[in-house]
Formats: sequence, structure tokens, C-alpha cells
Amino acid sequence: MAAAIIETSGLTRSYGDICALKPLDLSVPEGEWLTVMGHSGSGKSTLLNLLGGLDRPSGGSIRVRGTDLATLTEDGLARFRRDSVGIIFQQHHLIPYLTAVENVMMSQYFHSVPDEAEARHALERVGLGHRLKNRPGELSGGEQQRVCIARAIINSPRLLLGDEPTGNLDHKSTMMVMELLRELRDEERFSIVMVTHNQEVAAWGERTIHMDDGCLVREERTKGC
Ligand SMILES: Nc1ncnc2c1ncn2[C@@H]1O[C@H](COP(=O)(O)OP(=O)(O)OP(=O)(O)O)[C@@H](O)[C@H]1O
Repeated sequence: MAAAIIETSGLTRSYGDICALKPLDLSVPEGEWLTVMGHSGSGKSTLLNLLGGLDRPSGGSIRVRGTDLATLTEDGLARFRRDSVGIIFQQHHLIPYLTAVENVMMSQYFHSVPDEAEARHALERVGLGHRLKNRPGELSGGEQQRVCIARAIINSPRLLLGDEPTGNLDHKSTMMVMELLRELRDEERFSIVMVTHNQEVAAWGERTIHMDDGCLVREERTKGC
């Protein structure tokens, strides 16, 4: 059995008197593709934000590759986000007046040093070698999401988090993005945790957990890709 990349114990998150995440024990083996499903408001984004070090737990522990995120300082958490995770959201959050390659270089700037050749290479890997100089408004929704994937993988993260990354895409673009994620994951062997409402998207993962009212209520093995 592979070592765990994620290990949570009694993990909780409350916002005032709203308990968005109730004590959660979750273990994700290195290399697993895990899907998170559940109704709106069931705590999926709350969990993903905690795993990505974008938010801090109210209680319990959360270890990613052995590091207890609750013990990190703000700087330590920023380093964790920079070095260990890549995150893709439903909204692409690209800078509208920068080209595709400049958008990827902007994220390199926060990681280390912008390197245009490396940014071009990342865009070529996601099939956008011919759209390097286009701005987000000139790209389709699927292409914009591929820029986001290039941006998320530029630093070779061990964990890729997706919060409804295909939520705004039509079926064809969704399948292209999923195929791309599968290829990249086969090459890089990173782990994936992906929130989705789409059963077809969930089938690409190896395990699905179902959330309801802040609790993990059920899990199942899925087909995998
Ligand atoms: N910053 C916040 N402040 C207050 N309440 C919040 C905050 N973030 C989330 N919540 C509440 O926590 C609960 C879980 O929210 P969360 O966003 O995790 O749900 P979700 O399953 O991702 O929903 P959706 O599918 O609609 O995105 C909800 O009741 C939500 O209103």
C-alpha cells in the first residue's frame, strides 16, 4: 500500500456557528485520484481549501506529505502552496490583459523566477503551443482551463487539487481537459483530489467520497482511467 500523501484526523472547519466540515478522518494514498461529490453547501470546497493550505482548520490535524499544515506559519503555508500543490478552479482567474505565456510566467514569478522557455514548454504540454500569445478573451473556455492546468503544473506539484475545474465547460471540452489531466498524471504521478457534480467526471477517479452536511457519508471505488 502506497504511503499517504494526505492524512486528516478529526479535521473540522467552522464559520461562526456554521460547521462546514465535521470531524473528518481521511487518508489518500500517494498517486490516488480521489473525487469529492455532494450537494451544494456540503463542505467540498471547504475541504479542498484546507488541503491546499488556502484556509486553516478549526480543529484536528491535516498532514500533506507528512507536514502538519496547522503548525505552519503564514510563510510556511505560502511555501507549501508554492512547492507542493497545484490548484485549478472553476473560474480560471487568468489576468485578462496578459497573454497565455505571460499568465503562466506570472505564476512562475510567485514560485521562483519567470522563465519564458519553461512557460512555453508547459503550454505546449497542454496542447497550446499555437496560442502562446493570445489573451484569455481570445481563447475558448477549454483553452483557458488548459492555461490554468499549465500554470498549476509548472512547479511539478505532488498534489493537484481541482474545484469543479470542468464546471463551466461543455461536454467536449470537459472530456479534453480530463484526458489531458490523465496524460499529465500518468507522466508525473501526482495525486489528484477533484470536486465535481458530474458523474461522468467522477468516473475518471479511482475513489469517490460523498459529502453531506459537512460529513463524509459514503465512499465507493470508481472506474479510474
Ligand atoms: N467563508 C465562509 N464564511 C461563512 N460560511 C461559509 C464560508 N465558506 C463556506 N461557508 C459555509 O460552509 C458550508 C459549506 O460550504 P462549501 O463552500 O464548502 O460547500 P460546497 O459543498 O463546496 O458547495 P458548492 O457545491 O455550492 O460549491 C456552507 O453552508 C457555506 O455557506
